[in-house]
Amino acid sequence: EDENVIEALVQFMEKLSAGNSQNYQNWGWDRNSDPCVGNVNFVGTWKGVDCKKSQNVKKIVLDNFNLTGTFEAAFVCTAKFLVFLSLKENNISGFMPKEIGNCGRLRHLYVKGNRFAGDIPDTFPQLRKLKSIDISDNNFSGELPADMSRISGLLTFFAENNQLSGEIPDFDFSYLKDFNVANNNFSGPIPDVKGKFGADSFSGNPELCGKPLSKACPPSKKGSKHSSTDRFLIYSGYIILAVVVLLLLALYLFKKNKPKEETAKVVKKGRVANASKEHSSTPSESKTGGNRSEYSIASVEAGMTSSSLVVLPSPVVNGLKFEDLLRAPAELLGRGKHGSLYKVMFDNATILAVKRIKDWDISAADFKRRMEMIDQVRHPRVLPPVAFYCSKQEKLLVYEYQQNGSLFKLLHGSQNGRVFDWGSRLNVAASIAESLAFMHEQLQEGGIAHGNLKSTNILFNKNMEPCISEYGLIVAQGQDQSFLSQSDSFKSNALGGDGAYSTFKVDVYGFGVVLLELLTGKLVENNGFDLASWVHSVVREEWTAEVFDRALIAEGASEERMVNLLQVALKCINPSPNERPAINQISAMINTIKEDEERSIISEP
Ligand SMILES: Nc1ncnc2c1ncn2[C@@H]1O[C@H](COP(=O)(O)OP(=O)(O)OP(=O)(O)O)[C@@H](O)[C@H]1O
Repeated sequence: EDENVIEALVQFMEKLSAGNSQNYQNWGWDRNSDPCVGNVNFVGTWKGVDCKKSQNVKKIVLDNFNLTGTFEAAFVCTAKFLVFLSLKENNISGFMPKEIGNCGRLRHLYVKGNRFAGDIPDTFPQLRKLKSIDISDNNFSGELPADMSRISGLLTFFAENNQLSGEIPDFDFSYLKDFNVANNNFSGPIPDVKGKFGADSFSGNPELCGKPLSKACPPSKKGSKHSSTDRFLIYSGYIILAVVVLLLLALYLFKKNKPKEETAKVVKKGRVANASKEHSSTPSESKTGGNRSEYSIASVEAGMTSSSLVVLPSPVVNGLKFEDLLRAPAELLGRGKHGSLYKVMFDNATILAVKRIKDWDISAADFKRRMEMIDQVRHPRVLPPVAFYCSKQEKLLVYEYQQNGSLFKLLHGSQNGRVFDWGSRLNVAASIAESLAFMHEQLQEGGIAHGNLKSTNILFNKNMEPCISEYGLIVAQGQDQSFLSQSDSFKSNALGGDGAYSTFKVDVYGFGVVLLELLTGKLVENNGFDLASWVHSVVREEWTAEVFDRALIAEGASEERMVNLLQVALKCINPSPNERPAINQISAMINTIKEDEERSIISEP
């Protein structure tokens, strides 16, 4: 380390331990030594210090060190590469200095269980890289900085058991996994936490109101906040909305009274299509109207005919009838890029998931052939459709509903206390690779790949085994373009003719992104490009360990094997599809890592 940094760190420790030099010299914190040199595995020679590449202090953990002094951020932040600072469970008193804002690279800051008092300084939100903050169990008071939302990408925020007051500011709740401000003096309305956190995160603040607490906020207070210009804007908004609604209604009535040729064009609008059905020239169409509920699939789209429903041999649904399917109560679960998904209660006992695909330009015959081919290849970890429906405008696929949710939900949703440890993640990776390899092999000739592999399409069955869902739903072309427009080599390849080959490589890419999600615990956006490029940039900086999910590091997962899996992921997301290994090779690589893991568990004492 740099001499100045060493000096500053020793001063930081002097202040922390209130001058008790005996202690910290025993821990090796000495001006005449280097915290990083002369050690193996980058573990610092100073107790509690880890270094990056035996050069720069990267991590300081002084939990339960009996420290009774004060925290001088100006000193510790001299260590420019510091990413992790933990001073939990000591007796540190005084303020959180505003110089904490100088620790620009800090990702983890834990000061839980001390006697800190006073405000959280408003330099705090300058720490844009922070991922986790724990300031709980102290005596902090005053308001939180208003611009906490500047720390985008925050994963955890613990501030319970302090005296903090004022309104809870807006945070960037999109990535937050844990949030707790219980037992403080916060007041006013709780910001929109996107349904992610329960009442426990906010309890013990008598003046707080709004969801998720049961205490509603008084309406008048909010209203009085609007200035007269605000009110003017709001009311004019209402008026414009009313005019638009009236215009649409007029248009609807106008179209309704027009002859069939023109109404056919608006067949996508449920009830309009209904109206036009009476003029339908197709003799086989049966009437499905009548007692449809607003919440059934039928109310969303009409013009369906029962003759086009193909029920595949399956133990799940016996005697599934199209009319029943249409009339059953349905709940919209999601509207993805390629269509909507409904949860349908059928028969009071069977719950189905019905996918409506929009804009899929495939003929009914091709669709049928494709679905039957997929159905013939059965793998226990690939969900087969139980039925499908195809008309010119409409394609429906019916699956058994999986109560245990998706991989996406397990990684990013509320885990309900479930731990998703390294061993389980490795098992998921191995299992998905294996089932995908099976499907690729069986369907290679027909050129049917999955086409849209991602963590929302990996579902856990009732035995919590990961299964691939929605296999083969998406024709490759649209996917390739959206996916790889940023990669010229792919584009030329995809357009170069061998479409099927490319689609299989698109699955390998998708699988690589799933691996990255398993390793980093991070959300995927923009078809995986953001996550992939972030991982690339971190790996380039040789900060590989930084990419891994904090939970994995905390659990002590083997860094060596995580790095091995990361290397497999990087192979899968190679921008040039030809360089990506086939999925069966990937599967073999993951099995090797899994075997290593199993061996190490056995050899552990
Ligand atoms: N059979 C099923 N059982 C339970 N949940 C399901 C089932 N199929 C899908 N889901 C869940 O329902 C939600 C919506 O699914 P949908 O397939 O519409 O979304 P998507 O995969 O994000 O979008 P798209 O496939 O259109 O790109 C997802 O969270 C998905 O995990």
